[in-house]
Amino acid sequence: MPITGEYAPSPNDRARKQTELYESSGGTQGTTMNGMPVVILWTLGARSGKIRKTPLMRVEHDGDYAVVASLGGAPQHPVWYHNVVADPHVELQDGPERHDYTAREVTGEEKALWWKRAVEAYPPYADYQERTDREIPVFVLERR
Ligand SMILES: C[C@H](OP(=O)(O)OC[C@@H](O)[C@@H](O)[C@@H](O)Cn1c2nc(=O)[nH]c(=O)c-2cc2ccc(O)cc21)C(=O)N[C@@H](CCC(=O)N[C@@H](CCC(=O)O)C(=O)O)C(=O)O
Repeated sequence: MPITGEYAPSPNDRARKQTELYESSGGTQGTTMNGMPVVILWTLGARSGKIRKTPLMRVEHDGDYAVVASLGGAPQHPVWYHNVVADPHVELQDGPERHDYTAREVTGEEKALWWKRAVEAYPPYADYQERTDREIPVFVLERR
């Protein structure tokens, strides 16, 4: 069952513009950053209840995805992290395909496995983790 509600565009110009190009092109344009693939995560605003759309690096393995709340190694989590914690029902668009997922924050060995996959997909994640004492959270998204 897709997420419904009013879309609230990101105040971050780059993220908003990438999201809008991605969607308006049916997932054929705006699908990379620095040549590496990007997906669009839909979350429900924890306070507003509005639909928030966030471009993130694509981390995929056997049909499951992970999303990494890196925020470039900033000391605080990105706001979308709190939306997912509040409501793990998310949508993810990968190219032309968009599906519903349940997000689950991973820890321990499972996190180590997905972190390895994330860094393989987007090596700068390793630099971001070096840059902060905050443990960068990883959610695994399982198809609903
Ligand atoms: C700017 C802020 O965005 P954010 O949710 O903190 O997310 C920051 C970034 O993670 C986001 O811009 C990402 O798209 C940046 N980003 C990546 N960010 C990452 O963390 N990881 C990535 O892999 C990543 C890749 C990426 C690729 C391309 C690109 O263009 C951007 C990329 C934002 O949208 N703030 C809103 C509020 C958003 C919101 O969800 N509000 C909630 C309230 C939540 C609460 O307060 O509890 C609500 O609506 O209820 C505002 O200030 O009005």
